[in-house]
Parts: sequence; structure tokens; C-alpha cells
Amino acid sequence: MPEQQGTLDFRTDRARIDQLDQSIIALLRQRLEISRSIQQRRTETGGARIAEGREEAVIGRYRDALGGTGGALAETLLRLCRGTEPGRTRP
Ligand SMILES: C=C(O[C@@H]1C=C(C(=O)O)C=C[C@H]1O)C(=O)O
Repeated sequence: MPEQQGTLDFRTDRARIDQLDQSIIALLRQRLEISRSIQQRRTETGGARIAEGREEAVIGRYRDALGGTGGALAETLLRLCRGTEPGRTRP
């Protein structure tokens, strides 16, 4: 029996959410690859991995669009793109 609440059936909307999540994950992987490429090229030429001013701009973009939680999401996204999470070698 499908999961229902009263007469509501969430299957169609949940299928759309699942599709959107797959698209978001694919976009995140693209972003991660480009971000790490920039970081690698910078460190290989003696620069710092992190560009704080640029990160502030990225966080501000998400905060402006989505509020404080959006800013927190951007901070998590930047940690993902740095690839420096302890104990993780892959995204
Ligand atoms: C990708 C860059 O390098 C780092 C990663 C960033 C990102 O993932 O958006 C932003 C700033 C840097 O800390 C960059 O400088 O643009």
C-alpha cells in the first residue's frame, strides 16, 4: 500500500524531488571538480588553497537568496569543495 496521509498521495511529488536531488548532486560534482582544479592550480604555483574574500562572496550569494540557512549551506558546500573533511578522501 503506498504511503498516504488521508487522501494525499505524495508519490508524484516525491519522484520529482528524487529527480531534482539527482540533478543537484550532478551539479555539485561539476562544481567540486572545477573548484578543486582552481585550488590545485593555485597551490601548484605557490598560492594559498583558500581565497577568503571569494568564499565570503559565495556565502553572501547563498545567504541573499536563501537566508541564514542558505549561508550555512554555502559553508558546507565550500568544505565539500575543499575536500579537506577529516577521514574522507573522496566526496
Ligand atoms: C575555487 C576557488 O578556490 C577556493 C574554493 C572556492 C569555491 O569552491 O567556491 C572559493 C574560494 C577558494 O577558497 C576560487 O578561488 O575561486
